[in-house]
Amino acid sequence: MTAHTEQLEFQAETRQLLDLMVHSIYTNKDSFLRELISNASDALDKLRLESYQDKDLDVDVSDLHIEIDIDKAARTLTIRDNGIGMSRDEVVDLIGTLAKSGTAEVRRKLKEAKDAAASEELIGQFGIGFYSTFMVADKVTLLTRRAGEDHATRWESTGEGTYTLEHVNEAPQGSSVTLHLMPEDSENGLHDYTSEWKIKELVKKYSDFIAWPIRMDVARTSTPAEGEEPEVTIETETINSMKALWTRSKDEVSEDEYKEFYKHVSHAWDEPLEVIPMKAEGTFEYQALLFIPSTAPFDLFMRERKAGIHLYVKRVFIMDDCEELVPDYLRFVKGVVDAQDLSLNVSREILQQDRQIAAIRRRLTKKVLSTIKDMKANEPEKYSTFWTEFGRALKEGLMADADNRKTLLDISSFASTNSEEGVTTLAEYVERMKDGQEQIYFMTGESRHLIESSPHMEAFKAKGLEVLVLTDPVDEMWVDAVSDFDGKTFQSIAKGEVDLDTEDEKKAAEAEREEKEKEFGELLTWLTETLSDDIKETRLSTRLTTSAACIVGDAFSMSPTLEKMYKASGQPVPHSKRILELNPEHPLVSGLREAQAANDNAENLTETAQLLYGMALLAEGGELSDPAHFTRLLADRLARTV
Ligand SMILES: Nc1ncnc2c1ncn2[C@@H]1O[C@H](COP(=O)(O)OP(=O)(O)OP(=O)(O)O)[C@@H](O)[C@H]1O
Repeated sequence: MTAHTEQLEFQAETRQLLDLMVHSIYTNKDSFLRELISNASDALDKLRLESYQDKDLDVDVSDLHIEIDIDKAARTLTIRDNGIGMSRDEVVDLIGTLAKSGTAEVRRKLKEAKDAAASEELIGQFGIGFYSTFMVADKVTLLTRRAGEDHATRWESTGEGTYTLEHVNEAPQGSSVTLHLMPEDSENGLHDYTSEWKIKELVKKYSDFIAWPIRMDVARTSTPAEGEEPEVTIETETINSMKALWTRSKDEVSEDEYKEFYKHVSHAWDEPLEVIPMKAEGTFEYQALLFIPSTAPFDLFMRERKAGIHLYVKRVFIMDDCEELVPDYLRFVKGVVDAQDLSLNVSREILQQDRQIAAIRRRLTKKVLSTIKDMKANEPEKYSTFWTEFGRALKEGLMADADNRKTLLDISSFASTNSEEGVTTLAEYVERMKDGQEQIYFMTGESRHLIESSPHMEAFKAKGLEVLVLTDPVDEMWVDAVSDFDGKTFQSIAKGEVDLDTEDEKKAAEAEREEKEKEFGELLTWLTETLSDDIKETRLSTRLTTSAACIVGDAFSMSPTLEKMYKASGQPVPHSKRILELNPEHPLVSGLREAQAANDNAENLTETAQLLYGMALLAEGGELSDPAHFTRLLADRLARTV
């Protein structure tokens, strides 16, 4: 029968992962069964869907099911499905290489995962699907035939460096995975998986909700009549209840059932932070069961990451990763939506324009946001976990979802100068605002340290005014899109003129200021001319107390971080000229004024101007356009002082 066998090598990272798996002390070795049943269930879903969509596909879908076979003598366990199956190429792509192993994050973790604890974390964080079989088996055989194809493929591996592929002429359609079990070792969580009782227990625990029958032959012993031997008969039993969890009300479902279902739909190994069951009746009838995970997936901010909601129509699986059901900024939400009135043939194109889908999306969005709001009010610690994991994604909604902006602002938190650690809500910020303060002050930048030590902060510190410290890339964007919170506008402390004085202070300072402006007028004009390539204006500052100078933008100019982000993404950035502000009390500034008035050494003066500008740029975390030139000027000066 066998045409030919070939041996292939696992890719390097996969090999490393397998090695970890084989030697893993991962305590929950039982989870291999959940993974295999989950894969089988997905394969059955896919076959049913494909048979709807492709009428030419000649397959029997009348008895789709999963079978578990135990062979005690051979110590093997087989999980079989008559689902979609895999072609030879699919086996190589899907089983021979582990998709996630190619990502930088996994590579980094693998490098660090020297010890057992680290491998445990890796498994828990990324999940390892099919490969989890190597925690309990020293050899795994997969025999699979794709629906519509004649030939089958046998894949086999001991989890070391290589695997074999064999072309097989005849095999039932679908997949069967046979595990050659390691010896039992209960102390290390390796149970006897040839025990019917154990398998039944695990299926109940992990996979009860699977919508397809999971069948197993079980031995039944009759109670013997007087003087007779008990009779053992074998019966095929369906060992799961097949109840779709989302059709049941919350009080009928245990927390553990929700947890296991979450792991099934999300393909994740963490626990859900929040479970959100929903039911809508009326014009558009649907049920939904959504989950907020407790840890962010490694690809949350990668372009190719997937949405997390599966769409069902009348309990029939239609598609996974249905992007139309929640806005992009809620892409971390996992779960299922089961709509009653859609066609089973619905395509992605139709979904995009469907009124019903749009209505469901609005409702789901509101429900998720209100759940977060309740979490914030009633379970602060849980909210804090949520915010740490998903806050960055949620803030994208501040730009993208104007309808829910108010709620999003309410449930967002920000770092602020009010405290070194911890975060503040906007409501708390407003509560603490000083008398006469009308705006919410913020500064964006790459790190807390850079922001706090930037010259722009000086006057705010001196006056004890609280400033939001915004360091996420997304902060650069939403601050331009959102005008106010509760009527208080957002004001960047690095943009525009700051006016922190009270009316009385202003009056008192006005005369002095006028005089200063007269005194420094000539210097300001000269600096604007000298530095005209980089700045559009020079003025005296009201925000500096210790630094000599700083650079500020006008209301519409880009912050230095945003400029860097654009540059990094390869986009052309228009060079926007900003304003140089001087601190008239600083000896460097007053000295420069005198020297400029005397005009004794023109070249020297120009260099000082350039140094002053460069220093202001560095202090705010900006980048010098010509660092070598700056360093040469500085070295020159220093040489004269040593
Ligand atoms: N029984 C099966 N029938 C058909 N295809 C399967 C079967 N088992 C696995 N596959 C294919 O192999 C792929 C890889 O499976 P694997 O369990 O390693 O990862 P996964 O389920 O995609 O993701 P995760 O690692 O998050 O569980 C699946 O996505 C599926 O396409």
